[in-house]
Amino acid sequence: MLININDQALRLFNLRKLLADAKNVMSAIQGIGRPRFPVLTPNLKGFEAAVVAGAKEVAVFAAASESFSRSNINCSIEDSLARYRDVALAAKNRAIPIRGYISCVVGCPVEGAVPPSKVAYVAQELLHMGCAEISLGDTIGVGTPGTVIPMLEAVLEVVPIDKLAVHFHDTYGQALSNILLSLQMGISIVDSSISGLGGCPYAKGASGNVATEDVVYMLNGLGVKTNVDLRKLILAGDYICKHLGRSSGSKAAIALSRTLANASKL
Ligand SMILES: CC(C)(COP(=O)([O-])OP(=O)([O-])OC[C@H]1O[C@@H](n2cnc3c(N)ncnc32)[C@H](O)[C@@H]1OP(=O)([O-])[O-])[C@@H](O)C(=O)NCCC(=O)NCCSC(=O)C[C@@](C)(O)CC(=O)[O-]
Repeated sequence: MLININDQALRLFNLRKLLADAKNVMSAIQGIGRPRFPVLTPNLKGFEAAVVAGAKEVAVFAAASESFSRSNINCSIEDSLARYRDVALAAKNRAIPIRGYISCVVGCPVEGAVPPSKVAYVAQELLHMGCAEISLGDTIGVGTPGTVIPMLEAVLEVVPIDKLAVHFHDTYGQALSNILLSLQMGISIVDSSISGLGGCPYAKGASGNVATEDVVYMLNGLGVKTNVDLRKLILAGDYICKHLGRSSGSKAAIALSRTLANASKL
């Protein structure tokens, strides 16, 4: 029997299901010292709920493509920016830091290539409304150095480099190259996810973010001080992958775990 669930109902179902355990997550992380936990809030309602749940930092998420904006947050880019100005004002009034994400900064699953000028426009609007940091998301991971460089050059015209983060998904295996060139261009904030978990439900087929273990392994090789203990990171990745019943998306974690396992047999 086919049940015709329209997109709106599905979105609402996901939202309510998601929110049901969002509160549990927030209570579980209260009191964990240093890490920042910016909470995604798609509008004022979400912002108020996040504050009630104990959020100390929030994040808004716009897109550089109209199609993705409509599928992800059910509104145009302009309407999302208007919504987020309200969130930014409410956050400012409560002295809560706000991060801004931009999805589809290189390619859109519907529209294809996204003009760097569009990314720069959205980034400038997020900066002007008060975002302390702007994360540039290659949501479907299609970016290569050839397309990421012009996008970053356009954004760097309007946003100070110390406020920029890069957020690469690794669907086409390009994330580490794109991170390396971002670092070479002077960007020093890199988003990643343990074992490459994640991925946006509205970007069909897109894999998770680049694996934190792979990023740290590359940075260690470059002699960059990350103060991240790679061995403990791999253990954390193993734990969450076992808990989720899925294999790790980190090549470095898989290779190093195999090496450690072989060494223990010698
Ligand atoms: C933004 C909406 C809510 C608009 O969804 P909508 O259906 O347009 O919202 P609405 O204003 O029409 O309201 C519909 C119902 O939802 C309720 N509602 C409305 N807002 C909220 C809220 N905040 N919390 C709880 N309930 C809410 C609202 O109260 C109403 O309930 P009803 O009156 O019918 O009972 C929806 O489109 C949505 O939740 N979208 C987010 C989907 C999502 O989580 N996407 C993944 C985020 S990660 C990402 O985007 C990628 C990123 C950031 O990681 C970077 C990258 O690109 O890689």
